Amino acid sequence: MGSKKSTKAKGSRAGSLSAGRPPTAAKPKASVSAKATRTVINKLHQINKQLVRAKSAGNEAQVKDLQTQVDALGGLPRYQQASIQGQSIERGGDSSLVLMQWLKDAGVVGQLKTSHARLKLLEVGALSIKNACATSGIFDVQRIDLHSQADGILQQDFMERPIPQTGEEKFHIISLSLVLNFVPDAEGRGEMLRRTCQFLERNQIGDGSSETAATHYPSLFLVLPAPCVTNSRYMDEKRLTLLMAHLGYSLIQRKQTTKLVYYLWHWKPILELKRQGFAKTQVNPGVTRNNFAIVLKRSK
Ligand SMILES: C[S@@+](CC[C@H](N)C(=O)[O-])C[C@H]1O[C@@H](n2cnc3c(N)ncnc32)[C@H](O)[C@@H]1O
Repeated sequence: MGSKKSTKAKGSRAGSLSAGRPPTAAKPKASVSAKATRTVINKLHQINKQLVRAKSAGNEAQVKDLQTQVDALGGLPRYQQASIQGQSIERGGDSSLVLMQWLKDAGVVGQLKTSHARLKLLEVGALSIKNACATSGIFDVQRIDLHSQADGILQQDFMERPIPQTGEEKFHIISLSLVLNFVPDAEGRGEMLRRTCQFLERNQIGDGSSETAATHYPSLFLVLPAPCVTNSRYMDEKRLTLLMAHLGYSLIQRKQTTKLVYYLWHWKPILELKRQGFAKTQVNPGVTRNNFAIVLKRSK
């Protein structure tokens, strides 16, 4: 893997998918544990991708070997610990603060507080029950994760979660914060995005008369490492916006920091939702770029 101490390496890290949380205003030096955290996250991401390839090639010996490497690094629990550290204030904090700020600025928080109404929020990939959304008082939150770290987080794979049959079981906002990039393959990411649409509640709450509310939900709060859209061979923001439009999503809020990019996508049901395909196409050639991609499989 080689040393990454030179200034050059520093620059390339900013464009790598291992880049984690945004810096604080004061830009403190990254602590040793911050570096260790990045290393673990990066390694587990790499091994996970190799695992997907080995599994689809049916290479059982390699799968076993890679699984041993994952276990040696502490597996998913270690990854989650690293991610929790990544949420510490020194490292830029809780991403749901950004969502809360957008909802406040748009007047949604004020409206909800006045009407004593609550939005239903599904937080996929929840590591904590105490983030800004949880303490805001405007949400009924359901939290799920592949490996629950706390009471109040249901251990569940979003891809296996039963599709809601009634509006009651749906959500006004779904949060996928640093989850999509965790999915190791491009088709799996596409499936995850497509699946979110089946969980969104189309009906407004309260009297439904608010214009602001109508544009801010149902929606998807998506957070990605910035290099997924700034330095990928297969994905840039234009392409992501096009892909999201295939699913009925339009961009209403966006924020980028050195390391992360935050989006709020408003959803409207569209026809042919299931039939649209979206291929992996090179948009940004270059040897220093990463391979982050999202593919929508054409389905029957
Ligand atoms: C990097 S952590 C992000 C945690 C937190 N949302 C944040 O913004 O810091 C990614 C989490 O997503 C979870 N995750 C990934 N795929 C998932 C799935 N299909 N269903 C539920 N959780 C998933 C992982 O278990 C992991 O805890």
